[in-house]
Amino acid sequence: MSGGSDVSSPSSGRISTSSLSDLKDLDLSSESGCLSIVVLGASGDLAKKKTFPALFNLFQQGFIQSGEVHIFGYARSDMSDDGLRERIRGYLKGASDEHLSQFLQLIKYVSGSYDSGEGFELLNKTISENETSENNQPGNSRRLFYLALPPSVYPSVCKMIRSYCMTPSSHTGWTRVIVEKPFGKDLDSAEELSAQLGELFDEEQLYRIDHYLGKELVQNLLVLRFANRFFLPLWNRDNIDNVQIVFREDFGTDGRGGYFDQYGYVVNLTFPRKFLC
Ligand SMILES: NC(=O)C1=CN([C@@H]2O[C@H](COP(=O)(O)OP(=O)(O)OC[C@H]3O[C@@H](n4cnc5c(N)ncnc54)[C@H](OP(=O)(O)O)[C@@H]3O)[C@@H](O)[C@H]2O)C=CC1
Ligand SMILES: O=C1O[C@H](COP(=O)(O)O)[C@@H](O)[C@H](O)[C@H]1O
Repeated sequence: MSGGSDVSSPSSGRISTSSLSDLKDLDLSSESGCLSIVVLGASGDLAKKKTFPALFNLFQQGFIQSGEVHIFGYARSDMSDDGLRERIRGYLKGASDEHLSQFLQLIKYVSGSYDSGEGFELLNKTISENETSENNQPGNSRRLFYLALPPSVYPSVCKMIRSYCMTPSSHTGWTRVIVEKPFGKDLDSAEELSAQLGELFDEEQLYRIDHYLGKELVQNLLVLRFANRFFLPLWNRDNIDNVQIVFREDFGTDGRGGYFDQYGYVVNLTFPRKFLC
């Protein structure tokens, strides 16, 4: 969804014409009314470096409109709305101060744990209050939960969402959950996690993201193999046990100890033989 050159001001409520033409084939019938985007793990590294900047890009392109979209950060850390806004401000580039402030004002913060009803009740109350605020069509709500969290807490967080934070059944709209990689640490744990989430949500409500699979280096593997006469006959499951791709970083854990303590620091994508053709 790349923006066109005629990106409009978000406050004008218009979307650039080239962005609209990218969307013309989509069924947008359920895409009206209030949209609440909830970033769980909002205090963390992924949230500040990738998630909020990505939302800001959408805002700059007119896809996130003041009055129709509300953004909520949720995590255990004790922080005010302004505390979260200041934490992410430095990562949002390429905008005037006024534009930046308009975006930051869309963001609210709710603090709570990942496995107790209290925090999620408060989150639901905060979302609901914004859904019924003056600009929104009553009875229509879309709720998107983005898990910028270690996978160890996905099951409990998803249970809490299911129990306390779903779009009310009396409303039209939807509830969706996005989970970031790693989706478990091997095939068994990935299957177990899938089963746990599958008990709570339909498959079409679940979105799994691994941004490493979109990296050029990984995408180029296909070209390297299939467009190369030497590799084509040799690179297959008979000759290769597994493919490992390692991304090295030249900076430290940077406050991500809680996550890395459980999952390790080396970013290593492994595709075992059973996945090779
Ligand atoms: N960093 C990045 O750029 C990217 C990260 N990812 C993935 O996103 C996920 C989160 O990564 P990242 O943001 O870097 O990690 P962080 O260590 O920054 O964790 C995110 C937040 O989760 C909470 N948290 C951390 N450890 C635990 C724990 N053991 N139990 C419960 N809550 C915890 C903390 O919030 P609080 O204490 O306030 O509740 C923390 O701010 C990981 O699965 C990672 O692989 C994916 C793409 C990019
Ligand atoms: O998933 C992760 O991604 C981030 C960001 O990587 P980038 O190369 O796309 O900027 C990385 O810092 C982190 O260690 C890893 O868990």
